[in-house]
Amino acid sequence: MSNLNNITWHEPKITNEDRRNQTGHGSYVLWFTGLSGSGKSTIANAVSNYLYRQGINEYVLDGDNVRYGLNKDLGFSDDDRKENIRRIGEVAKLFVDSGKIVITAFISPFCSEREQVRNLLKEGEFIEVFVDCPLDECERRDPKQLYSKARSGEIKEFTGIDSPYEAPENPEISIRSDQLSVEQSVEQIISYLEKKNII
Ligand SMILES: Nc1ncnc2c1ncn2[C@@H]1O[C@H](COP(=O)(O)OS(=O)(=O)O)[C@@H](OP(=O)(O)O)[C@H]1O
Ligand SMILES: Nc1ncnc2c1ncn2[C@@H]1O[C@H](COP(=O)(O)OP(=O)(O)O)[C@@H](O)[C@H]1O
Repeated sequence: MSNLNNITWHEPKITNEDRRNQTGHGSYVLWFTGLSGSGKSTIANAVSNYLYRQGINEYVLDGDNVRYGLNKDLGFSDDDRKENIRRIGEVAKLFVDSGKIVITAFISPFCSEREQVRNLLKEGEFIEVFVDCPLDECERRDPKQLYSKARSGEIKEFTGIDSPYEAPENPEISIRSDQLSVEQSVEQIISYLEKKNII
């Protein structure tokens, strides 16, 4: 139960503008969403590499990794996934306040929770990247052998099999990862960021 009665918000002395002057770039969230196996982690890490080599202050928050620590108390029910995304949204906001470009790679299956994160941030700070890959291709890739476990019933509530995925209706960037190479996907994202003067 939240109780904000005795909590005081401290306005930081160092502003976003100060941080922008120091790093030479603004801070944003590149929010990847898509089915398991669609390529979120692969493309997010390739974008991270590219930005890092350009001297940009970036950091990747990845689904599996965050579930090892911060969110290890959460499973894959709808409610747990919603709480997962709520916490990650708050963490992403802290990273944005710290001046970074934060790249997140979570299935984030529900439109409402992704919109909630968008609304936590200032206009333009949330860049939704839909890694659009048909289920049968994700299942063919099956990099962690999770689809085969889901089909055999060993894993329950698996996204795309017996748990829903709501595709974004209006993402800033949409990547057909079954049609583009990883390099082409990175190019598409970087050219968006350049066009918007983000980098
Ligand atoms: N039931 C079920 N459904 C979906 N995914 C599962 C499940 N069980 C384990 N995994 C593994 O957990 C990764 C997804 O975690 P996320 O935090 O991104 O999921 S969510 O946003 O809360 O829906 C996901 O990682 P990615 O494959 O990288 O998407 C899986 O490796
Ligand atoms: N064009 C592509 N873009 C991204 N991943 C691809 C592509 N073609 C094949 N793959 C493979 O698909 C798998 C995607 O896995 P991963 O990046 O972990 O996806 P997710 O994080 O969405 O679960 C990797 O094994 C990757 O090498």
